[in-house]
Amino acid sequence: MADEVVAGRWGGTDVDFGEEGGRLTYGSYLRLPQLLDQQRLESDPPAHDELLFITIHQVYELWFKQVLHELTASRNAMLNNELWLAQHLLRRVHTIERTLTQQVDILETMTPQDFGEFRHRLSPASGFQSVQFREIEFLSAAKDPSFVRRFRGLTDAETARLELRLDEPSLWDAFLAVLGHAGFATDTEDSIGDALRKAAGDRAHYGAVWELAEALLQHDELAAAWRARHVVMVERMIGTKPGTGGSSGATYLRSRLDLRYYPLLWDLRSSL
Ligand code: HEM
Ligand SMILES: N[C@@H](CC(=O)c1ccccc1NC=O)C(=O)O
Repeated sequence: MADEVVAGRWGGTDVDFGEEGGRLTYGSYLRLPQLLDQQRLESDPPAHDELLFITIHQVYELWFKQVLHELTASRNAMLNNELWLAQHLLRRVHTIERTLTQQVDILETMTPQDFGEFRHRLSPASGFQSVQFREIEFLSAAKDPSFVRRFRGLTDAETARLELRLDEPSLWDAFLAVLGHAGFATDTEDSIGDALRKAAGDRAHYGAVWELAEALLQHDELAAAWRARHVVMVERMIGTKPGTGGSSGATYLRSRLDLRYYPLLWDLRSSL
């Protein structure tokens, strides 16, 4: 009898499973009517590739939201000295970050000529105005308040989000708390350097601290890889033209390639 019920519910081809009670559905749970109604082209007549351009950016912003969710939780885990959880969440972020860099491949199937069909409609908008991108930088440790001032067209809620990210502890602040908890002094750059060398040199003792430092460095390296990939894509698409956001374009983006979230973790390499 039980077998018949199972066969009837899942085995047949004409069953209406998934519709019991007509409450939650795939589309209503994921809010697909709303989500799939958010791709509005600026070009008129519609440029074929603009849908791809919008889709890519929307997907980026969804992943940025997830990255912020994970980085915030990882930071909090470090503040609670939960080292396993902190590195576990950072590893998820790494996987997302690799995906974000790979996505450039999809956008590069667009030719500069086809981008040119709608690019002039985008000005003065640009990725420079991505609030979540800047939140990720601030939370990671690269806090630069001048970006908040240079943003044009921020809503009050967006300004408040950025101010909060500037005020709250970064991942680096939280990592220093972990070092402090492990018994190290962290009041000067020299003492932090000593702590890192000690942890690196005694992994039997400080394995969890070392793993966490490596996970932070990986996050830093993957962010740098995205910046490098983005600027080469930009050179392929627009050469040396200025950006729609009003910057010098690739020259500005190249000036950001040396940014590192955790310079002391990179300095450490020279003394290992
Ligand atoms: C055709 C593809 C793209 C081109 C030609 C392009 C071009 C540019 C340029 C020229 C800038 C400098 C700001 C300006 O003056 O406009 C910039 C900044 C930026 N773009 Fe893109 N971009 C492209 C795709 C993307 C994608 C897919 C993302 C993903 C979200 C993105 C995110 C950003 C971010 C976050 C910045 C600010 C970087 C910083 O300040 O360090 N861009 N982009
Ligand atoms: N800044 C780009 C245009 C661009 O890519 C863009 C335009 C509006 C919203 C997001 C964008 N993506 C990255 O900058 C350009 O100068 O061609």
